[in-house]
Order: sequence, then C-alpha cells, then structure tokens
Amino acid sequence: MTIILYYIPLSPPARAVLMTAEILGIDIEKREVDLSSGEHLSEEYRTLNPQHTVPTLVDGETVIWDSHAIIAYLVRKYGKNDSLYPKDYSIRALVDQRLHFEGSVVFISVRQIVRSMFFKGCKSISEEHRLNAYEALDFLDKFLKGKKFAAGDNLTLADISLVSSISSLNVIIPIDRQKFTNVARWFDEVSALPFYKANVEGLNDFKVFMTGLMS
Ligand SMILES: N[C@@H](CCC(=O)N[C@@H](CS)C(=O)NCC(=O)O)C(=O)O
Repeated sequence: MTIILYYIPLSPPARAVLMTAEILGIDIEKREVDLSSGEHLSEEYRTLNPQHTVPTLVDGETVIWDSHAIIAYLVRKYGKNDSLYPKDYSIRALVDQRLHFEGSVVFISVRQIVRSMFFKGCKSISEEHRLNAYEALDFLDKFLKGKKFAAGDNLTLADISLVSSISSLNVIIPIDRQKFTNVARWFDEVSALPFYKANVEGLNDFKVFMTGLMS
C-alpha cells in the first residue's frame, strides 16, 4: 500500500518525516500542498486534517498529523528494530521530552520569526524573538552536555526532529559556536549522517525563502 505524505519542502516538521522515511528505507509518495493558495484550508484537506497542518501522513486507513506522532508511528510500524525510538521506559521518556521540546520550544522559536516576516513584513528579527531562539539553543546546549546525541549515546528520533528545526534556525540566526559548543558539535555530527540528505533540498528552499523575506 502506498504511504502518502502531504508536505511542503520548506517545513521543518515535514523534513523530519522525510529524514525518518530515508533512514527507515520507506518509500513515500510525496504530495506537495500549496499553502500560498490556501490549499491546506480547502474542505478536502481539512476533512483529512482539521488542524490543516503539514506534514500529514496517510497510510491506508490511518491518517496522522504532527510530525512527532508521524515519525514515532513510522518507527513502530516499519522499523527493523526500536533503536530510533527505544522501548526502554526511561530512554523513551527522554526521547519524548526532546520531541515535545522540539515541537513546543525550538520549532515555535523558528515559526514566530518566519511568521513575523511573512505575515507582518518585518525585515529583521525582533529582540524578543532573538531571545527566544537563544533560550531554545541554550536549553538544547545543556541537554547535550556529555551526550553524543540528544537522548544519549545513540541516534534517536529526538535528533531527527531537532535537526529539522535547528538547521532551519541556523539559516536565520547562525549558531554561535563559541557560546553553544555542544549544539555546534552535535549539529556537525548529525548533519554528516547519510539520512540528513533528505533535509537538504527543503532546507535550501527555506534559505531562498528566508533570504527573500529578509531583503
Ligand atoms: N507541531 C506540528 C507543526 C506543523 C506546522 O505548524 N506546520 C506548518 C508548516 S511548517 C503549517 O502547516 N502551517 C499551516 C497552518 O498551520 O495552517 C508538527 O510537528 O507537525
């Protein structure tokens, strides 16, 4: 059965799903949603996902949105083992914490900057938004202290989710490598892994998009 992903390449959460599919070796049919014309607000799309967000995954009768729910589902259903989302209660709790942190802190810090530029026409980052981004980076730097990856010694979904938004934030506010040494080391490590190639095309589109908004 074909797995369908409604997405846009620019979207960090959509790119987290593409990277997860890449690492799991799953074939996904990608269907781009035209947010600029409001396709995501159409009745058809809102019947699928009343929250009208991308990414949304359709796997037969199963319809899931929110990247964190999607990537956990993909590993549970299609992973050859549980390494990306370990069943061990304590490790999974840590992965879950990082996933919630990505969704509620890091991604939001990127989104508020993008929205201020796209909807309000701001050409620069407000002090408040800059401080929010720095706070997110500071938290992550502390989480990564003494750890190779976001939830320990092994790569998990936490890294895949976080690298989608951190790589995007890095486009807008380049990571201060002196200040956030753990984030810089982790970002170099994760972005050198083969699955990261699934992030690159959309990230390049995001760069072009942000350059247009900032100039
Ligand atoms: N927490 C959600 C965030 C999804 C989200 O906000 N996606 C944006 C694009 S990056 C979107 O669909 N915006 C259109 C809308 O909210 O109507 C996830 O991880 O999937």
